[in-house]
Amino acid sequence: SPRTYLGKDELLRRQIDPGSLKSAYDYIIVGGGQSGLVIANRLSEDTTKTVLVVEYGTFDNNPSQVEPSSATSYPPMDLFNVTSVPQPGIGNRTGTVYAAAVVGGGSTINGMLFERGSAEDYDNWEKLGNAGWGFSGLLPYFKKSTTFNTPIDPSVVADANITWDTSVYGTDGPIQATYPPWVWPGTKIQFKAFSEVGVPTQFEAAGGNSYNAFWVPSNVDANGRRSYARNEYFDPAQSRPNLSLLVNYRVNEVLFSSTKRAQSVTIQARGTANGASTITVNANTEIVLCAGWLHTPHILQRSGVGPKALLTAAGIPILSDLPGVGSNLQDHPAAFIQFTYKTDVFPNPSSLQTNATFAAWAQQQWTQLREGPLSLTTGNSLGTIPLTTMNPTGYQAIISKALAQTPATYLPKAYTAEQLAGFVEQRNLLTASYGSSTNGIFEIPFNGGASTALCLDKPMSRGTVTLKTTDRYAEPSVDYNTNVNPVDVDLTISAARFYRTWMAAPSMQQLGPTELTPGTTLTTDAQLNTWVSGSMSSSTAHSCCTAAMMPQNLGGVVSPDLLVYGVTGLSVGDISVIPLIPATHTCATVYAIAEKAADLIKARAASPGNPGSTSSTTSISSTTSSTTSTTSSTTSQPTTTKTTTTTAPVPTQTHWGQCGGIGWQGPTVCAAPFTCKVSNPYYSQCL
Ligand SMILES: Cc1cc2nc3c(=O)[nH]c(=O)nc-3n(C[C@H](O)[C@H](O)[C@H](O)COP(=O)(O)OP(=O)(O)OC[C@H]3O[C@@H](n4cnc5c(N)ncnc54)[C@H](O)[C@@H]3O)c2cc1C
Repeated sequence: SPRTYLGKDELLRRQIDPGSLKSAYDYIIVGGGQSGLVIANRLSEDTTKTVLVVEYGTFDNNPSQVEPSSATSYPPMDLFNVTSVPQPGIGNRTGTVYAAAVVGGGSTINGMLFERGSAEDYDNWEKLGNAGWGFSGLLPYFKKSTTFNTPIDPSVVADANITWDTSVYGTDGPIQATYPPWVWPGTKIQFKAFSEVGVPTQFEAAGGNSYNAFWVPSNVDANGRRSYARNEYFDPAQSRPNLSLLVNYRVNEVLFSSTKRAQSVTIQARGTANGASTITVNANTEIVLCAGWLHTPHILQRSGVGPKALLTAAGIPILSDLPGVGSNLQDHPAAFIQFTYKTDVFPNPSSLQTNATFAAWAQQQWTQLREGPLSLTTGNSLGTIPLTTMNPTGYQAIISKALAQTPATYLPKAYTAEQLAGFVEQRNLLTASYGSSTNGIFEIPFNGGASTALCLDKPMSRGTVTLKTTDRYAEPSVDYNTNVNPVDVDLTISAARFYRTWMAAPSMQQLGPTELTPGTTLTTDAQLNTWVSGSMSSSTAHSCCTAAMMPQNLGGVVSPDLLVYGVTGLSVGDISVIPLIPATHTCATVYAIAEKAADLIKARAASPGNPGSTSSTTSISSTTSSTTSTTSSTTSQPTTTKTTTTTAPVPTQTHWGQCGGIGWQGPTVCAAPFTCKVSNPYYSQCL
C-alpha cells in the first residue's frame, strides 16, 4: 500500500524553502488542494518534467484530522475566512463560504461521503459542448482514482443489506473507499419507509445510478482513517526530485507574453502586505490553476482574464474578455427540516449524547477495535429523489414555470447575451432532469435520525465570485443568489412535503415521527415559502462552476481540453470547470476531473509543436446517455425499541438482540472464552 502518515518533522522537511526555488519549472500548479495534488502526482510521474505546486495553506498534521470524527469538524485554520453578501432569497441572511486553505484542500477536511453523480448529470456536461466528459468518458477516471475495499465487518453488511458492485470501482486507485463497521438500526427502517413511498434502494449507485435510495461508502482506509489527496497522491510522490511543493505562499497573478502565452506566476508569502514582495517563477510548458471555485476565478480576474467591465473598473489591463469568469456559481443550498421520534429505536445517533453508558462503550469500541458508532464519518445512506417522485402531480407545472421565465429576470445583472444563451442551454437540460425518473433533484441524507438537511441538487439560481475593484488582493465578493429564482423555492417546498410523506410511511410509524419545523400548521405554498426563506442556507460546501467548461459563445471559460479561452499555456483543473452541478457530493467527481486533466495536459505536451496550445473551439452536440440497470433490495426492520441503560460492564462485544436470539447483527453467539450475558432485553454482551 502506498499509504503513509508522516510525522510533523518529516512534513516540514518536505516543503521547499522559497530561497531554493528555481527560476523555471515545466509545470506550475496553482493550489495544492485536492485537484492540484492529483495533477502534481501524475505530471511528476515523468521524471524529465519539473513540477512546482504553490499552496496558500500548510499541512494540517493534527492526528485527529484523519479520524472519522474529523468529518464533521472543519478547523477554521484550514478554511479561508469569507462570508457571502446578504442573500435576498433567504431573508437577507449572509452565508458561510466553504473554501479550503490547507495542503490537500477540501479532501483534507471534508465529510468523507464518497459519492458520484448520476450518469445523466455527467452526460449533461457533454451535451453542453464537452465531448468526452459524459459518464462513460469519466468512469475510467473515477476508477483510476479509487480502490474499493471489502468492508471489515460482514455482520454489519449482512444485517443492513449493504450492497456494492466492485466492477464500477478501480482496484489500484490511490483513494481507498469502504463501508465503516457500523449502521444505526433506524437506518434500516428508513430504507424500508422509502420503498413504501416509491423510492427503491439501488444495488450500487456509483455506476451512474445515484438516484432513489442508496448506500455511499466513506473515503477511509481499512483502519478507518481518512484517505485523501495529501496522503494518497502527494506523500507517495513527495520524494521525487522533480516535484516541489511551496506552502504558505499565495499566487497573485499569472503573467503573459506579448502573444498572450502564460509565462509565469507572481507569488508572495502568506501574511505579508497585499501585492508586496512578490517572487516571479516561470513555467516552460503550462500553468494549471487548481485554486478552487473561489480563487481560480479570482486569480484569472486579477490576471486580466475576465469580464471586461469588472477589470476596467479595477484598472486591470484586459488580456481576454471572458464574462463567464466568476459567473455560473452553483452549490447545493439546504433547508433544515426537523422531526423527533417519540419511540425511537435504541441505539440511535442521539444515544451518544443522551446515554453515558452507550457513549463509553462506543468510545471503547473505537479505541480498542476501531469499530462501533465512532467509525462513522458523515454517514453512508442517501435519498436523492427525482422530482417526478417527490411531486408527481406538480412537477410538470414547475417545469412549465421555469421554461416560461425570461432568463435575465433572475440572473446576475452583468450577464451578457452569450451567458444568457448558455443559461438557456443549461435550463433545457435542467428541466429535462426535473421530468426524469432517473435523476435526483433533492438529496435527503439519512442516518437513523429524524431531522436532516434537504439539499437542492439542481438549482436554477446562479451566483457570482467578483474581485473587489478597490482591492484586488482582498477576498472576492461571493453572492450565491440563493433562491433568487422562485423555481428553487417551489422545488424546496416539494421536498418538504415529500419528507412529510416519507415520515408518514407505514414502517416509519414504529418510530413515532413528530414534526417540529416547518410545523404541521404550515401547509400552504405561501406558509412554506416563509419557512424556506428562514431555514435555507446557501452552501453545503459543494460550490463549483465558476470557470465553466462550455463553448465561449455560451459564456464558457475553458474548452473541453481545459484550456482558458483567449490565451495559451493556461488551464484549469479543479471544480471550477464543472458547467452544471451534479446531484452529488463533489469530492469523487473532483478526483475524476483532476485525473482526466492530467491525461489531457500530458497528451498535449507529448503532441509535437502543441504544448499548452490554444483551446479548441467547441459547439453543442447531443450525445446518447449511457443507461445502467437498477436493482432494488429490501431491508428488514430491527425489533428494538427505545430504552436506557444505567450500568453495564465494559463489553467485549455487543449484539443487538438477546443471547441466542436473532438480533440486528444476526444470531447472538459468543466466541470462546466469552459467554453471552443479557444486559437488557434488547442487547447482549459477550463477557
Ligand atoms: C468543509 C467541506 C466539507 C465537504 N464535505 C464533502 C463530503 O463529505 N463529500 C464530498 O464528496 N465532498 C465534500 N466537500 C467538497 C469537496 O471536498 C470539494 O469539492 C473539493 O475538495 C474541491 O477540490 P478543488 O481541488 O477544486 O479545491 P480545493 O481542494 O479547495 O483546493 C484549492 C486549493 O487552492 C489553494 N489556494 C487558493 N487560492 C490560492 C492562491 N492564490 N495561491 C495558492 N494556493 C491557493 C487553497 O488553499 C486550496 O488548498 C466538502 C468541502 C468542504 C470545504
